[in-house]
Amino acid sequence: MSTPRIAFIGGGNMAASLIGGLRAQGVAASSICASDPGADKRSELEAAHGIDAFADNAQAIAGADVVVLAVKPQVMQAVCRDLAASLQANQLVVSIAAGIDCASLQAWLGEQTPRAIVRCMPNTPSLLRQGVSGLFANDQVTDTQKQQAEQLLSAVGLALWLDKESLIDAVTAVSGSGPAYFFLMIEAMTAAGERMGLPGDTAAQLTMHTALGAARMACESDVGAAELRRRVTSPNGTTEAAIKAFQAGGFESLVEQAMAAAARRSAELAEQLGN
Ligand SMILES: NC(=O)C1=CN([C@@H]2O[C@H](COP(=O)(O)OP(=O)(O)OC[C@H]3O[C@@H](n4cnc5c(N)ncnc54)[C@H](O)[C@@H]3O)[C@@H](O)[C@H]2O)C=CC1
Ligand SMILES: O=C(O)[C@@H]1CCC=N1
Repeated sequence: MSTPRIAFIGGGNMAASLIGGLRAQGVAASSICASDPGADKRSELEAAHGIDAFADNAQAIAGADVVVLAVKPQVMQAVCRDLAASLQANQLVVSIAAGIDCASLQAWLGEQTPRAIVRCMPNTPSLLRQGVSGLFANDQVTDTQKQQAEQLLSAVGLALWLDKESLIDAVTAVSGSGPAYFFLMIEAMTAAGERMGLPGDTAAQLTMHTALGAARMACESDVGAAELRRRVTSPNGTTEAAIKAFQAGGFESLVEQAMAAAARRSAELAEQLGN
């Protein structure tokens, strides 16, 4: 498949992560462009990735095969209504916005033209090509366009198709917001290590490399995380003491509550901001 031309509407954190991943993968700068109202954002994108960045969204999408909507959910309606007149029927729309469903995007992009829409939820480790995304395609998306969307997201990590759009809320709770949960854990473990007398930098390195090593073991091992944990946990040893303290504090139920709050917020955004 030839490289599609990709236009990003909104050149913030997520767009920069995706663009960085695509460029690192060898996608030519000439196949990518972006638009953003911020002059600083445009200069950063041009300097970091060598792509053209426009102030005008309609200018960015001219000639694109794939239009990636990478603005905040709160401005999505206005952005789509502005784009509707210039968007061509054969252009694939890929939205990465949390909590905006395909039906709303379709309505805002003009009910008279059925739009091929892929809704997806990536995450920020895309910057390092270590991202993971859940993708849902509406029934207008062709097989070629599905491949284009998968190519876009798999340039920055793992891309997993979902067969129901409603599952995007769960993906948002697990992997979209998920990096922040692990960063919070890194912050807390580093601070606790420091309070135990370790130099800050040492505590941070020990924590981060432990997180990295544990994640790689979990990804690469053919036994599950529970068994890997069991293997670290000597009877009556130090790990058991720590795990007991986590569980006494309601760790599992806290994680479940936090993720339910994220999924609820994703669904709420769809209700508040949707069509
Ligand atoms: N940050 C994250 O971890 C993730 C974010 N998302 C979704 O990605 C989307 C973008 O999020 P971020 O990149 O974090 O936000 P951001 O605020 O960094 O980027 C949004 C960009 O859109 C630009 N913008 C505002 N109005 C515009 C307009 N009318 N036309 C074109 N550009 C406009 C802003 O100047 C800004 O640069 C959101 O919808 C969010 O829900 C999805 C997955 C993960
Ligand atoms: O916090 C948010 O709303 C976005 C969506 C997933 C990660 N960041």
